[in-house]
Amino acid sequence: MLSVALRHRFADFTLDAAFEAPDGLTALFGHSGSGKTTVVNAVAGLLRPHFACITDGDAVLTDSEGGIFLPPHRRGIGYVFQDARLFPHLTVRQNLLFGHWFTGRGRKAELSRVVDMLGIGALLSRRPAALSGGERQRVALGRAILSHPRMLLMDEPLASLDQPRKDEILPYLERLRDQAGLPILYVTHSPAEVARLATTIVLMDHGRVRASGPAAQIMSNPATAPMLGLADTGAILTARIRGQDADGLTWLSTPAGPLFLPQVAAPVGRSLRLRILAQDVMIATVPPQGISALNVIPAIIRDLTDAEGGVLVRLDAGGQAILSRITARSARSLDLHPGKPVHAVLKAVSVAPGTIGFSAG
Ligand SMILES: Nc1ncnc2c1ncn2[C@@H]1O[C@H](COP(=O)(O)OP(=O)(O)OP(=O)(O)O)[C@@H](O)[C@H]1O
Repeated sequence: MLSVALRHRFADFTLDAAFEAPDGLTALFGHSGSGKTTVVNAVAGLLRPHFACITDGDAVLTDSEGGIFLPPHRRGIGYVFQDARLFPHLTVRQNLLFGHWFTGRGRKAELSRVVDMLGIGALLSRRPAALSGGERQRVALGRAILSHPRMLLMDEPLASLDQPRKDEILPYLERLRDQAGLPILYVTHSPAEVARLATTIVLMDHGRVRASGPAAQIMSNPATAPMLGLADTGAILTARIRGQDADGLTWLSTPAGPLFLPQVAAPVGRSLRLRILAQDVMIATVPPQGISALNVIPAIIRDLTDAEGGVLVRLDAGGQAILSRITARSARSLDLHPGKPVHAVLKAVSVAPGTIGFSAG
């Protein structure tokens, strides 16, 4: 687990941030100028803050009070930047192995494991100029992993790619998150990337951490979720496939109860990450009848929070938080209040595509 506490003053800006990043992907999210890159630079050892205590498990990277400051090259950190920064005169294989002096069968096995994970086997003899932007970023990821880092720092790795290239690389980032078993600190401006990739979220604002914790908690908490943008506010659930019905529906079990989705192409037993956006959840005070929605979940209202002219209603469905975004008028006319039993009508549930076939079962 990466643990970060730091304070630093520039002429016009003060950073005062503390958070923890366990194994998995920790998204560092905030507006431009909120201090994300400064945090990453401090973790990398490119900035020596006025005060800092940065540790990874037992390893102390920076301890300003103890006078410890490991130089960047001794921190065991792999970087992936916005631009891939590959060596143009080397092939993909040479780029992947650059600077690695490990030899023999172990090296071959490891190279082929990483090459398979990133789907870059067909590219090994090409030079970077003959790769697409997405392919270059996959090679940059491979190079970072092969350096045996204790953690990965990614500073907006998708920012320079168009949407199709982003879609191409997202499943590999998910695989890395689930298989690499190390902390990934991932800087982004994109709520969609946070929602899809993050297992932990750190929300930054004006040099401070406004909230941090497990992604599912931050995204379904009405006090913190709107910082990511109301359109992306909603619950994240872990579900497991229980059956594939003959009429083309997939039956999933979730902490909130069973859900039915149009066919999910994955085997029974597979676990998946689901998103239920607050704007896709309606509330009924009596069990609805004669409606086409397949998924209606009994729940209890926990609280109501005003949000940009509407209301975010937090529901408790079997211990799982679900958010619903409705108008203030609906909240009044339905007499919604904490403790009231209701039914959540789910208009849409989405499955993170990368979890199909990849996520641990
Ligand atoms: N070396 C420096 N000297 C003075 N001020 C700096 C320095 N580096 C960063 N800053 C200031 O610190 C603040 C935070 O910058 P930082 O780059 O960490 O933000 P960010 O959240 O990463 O922004 P962006 O998303 O635009 O990259 C900004 O106001 C910036 O101008």
